[in-house]
Amino acid sequence: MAAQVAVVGSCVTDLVSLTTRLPRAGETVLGQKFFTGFGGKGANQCVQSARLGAKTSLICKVGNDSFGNDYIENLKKNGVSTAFVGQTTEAATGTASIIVNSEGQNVIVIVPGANLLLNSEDLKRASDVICKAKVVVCQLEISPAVSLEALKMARASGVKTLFNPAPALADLDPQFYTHSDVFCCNETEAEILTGIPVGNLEDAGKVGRMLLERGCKLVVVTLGAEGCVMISVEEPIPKHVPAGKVRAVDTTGAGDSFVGALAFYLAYYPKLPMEEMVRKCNCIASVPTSPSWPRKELARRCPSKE
Ligand SMILES: Nc1ncnc2c1ncn2[C@@H]1O[C@H](COP(=O)(O)OP(=O)(O)OP(=O)(O)O)[C@@H](O)[C@H]1O
Repeated sequence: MAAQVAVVGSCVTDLVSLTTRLPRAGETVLGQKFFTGFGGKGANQCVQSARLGAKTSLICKVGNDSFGNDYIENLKKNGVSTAFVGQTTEAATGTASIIVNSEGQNVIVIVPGANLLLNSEDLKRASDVICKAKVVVCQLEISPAVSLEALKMARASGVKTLFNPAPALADLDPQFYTHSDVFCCNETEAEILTGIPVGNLEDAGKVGRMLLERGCKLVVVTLGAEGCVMISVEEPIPKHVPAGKVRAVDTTGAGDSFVGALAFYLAYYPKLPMEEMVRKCNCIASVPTSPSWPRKELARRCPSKE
């Protein structure tokens, strides 16, 4: 059976060191713990969809290196089709080198590497998967032009598009709005895109309306512990869908979890009212999603959002 959810996006290997304090320029400090994790918005969203039971395919590029090989194994273990995971010798697998101190502050260096080499040719090779899926999901951790091309390919075949403008670009190509059936962003992304700081539900409604005016069919603005606000062409009055009360241990990846879950519901339960879908996504996103990260250790270090 063909993939119902096709994700065109990034794979990033997290390299995390836990230290007492962050080193100054030129200084070497001794860390207490090191671990690696599988990250990248594209892969995270795809794996979340697969864990909910979706037949998924990830269209991405990794390096021809040990991180790339491990990443492909990890995707397979999670039931994601890797038929269109390319490996290149021209760049290393994307990495995020992260140092976290005992107060939970961090410094991060991201090197996108192979992610930025995913190109039009790769999309053409995967066109069957993109054009036969029920939903295509894109973000901005690969070249934006490639994301936009994937959205256009999907649209041209009548495939529903779910776009997550992360990390946000202030000068986002306006065609992203007109090619997004569902446009899902968080508060920071919404502010960068519209210039309006999102401090409450009313602001979220305001940015949602603005994004609709730019051509999206449906906008979801996620608001952390507050859940999200949705607004659509059909229902232009902003609707707040609250999240259930949970004790926040670590919200890393909550946004990706939300988008991956939304892709699953859009593909498998298209008749479900949008409000119901989003309520379910709130619930799924409130559960931590990156099992490769030692949560207890991080929870001790990272101040929660609550
Ligand atoms: N503390 C929380 N309690 C309950 N639900 C939460 C909490 N934090 C996040 N969520 C759920 O996750 C969704 C996405 O969270 P958020 O808006 O923080 O995204 P994000 O900033 O992109 O996340 P991150 O960058 O941490 O991955 C929310 O809409 C909500 O459903």
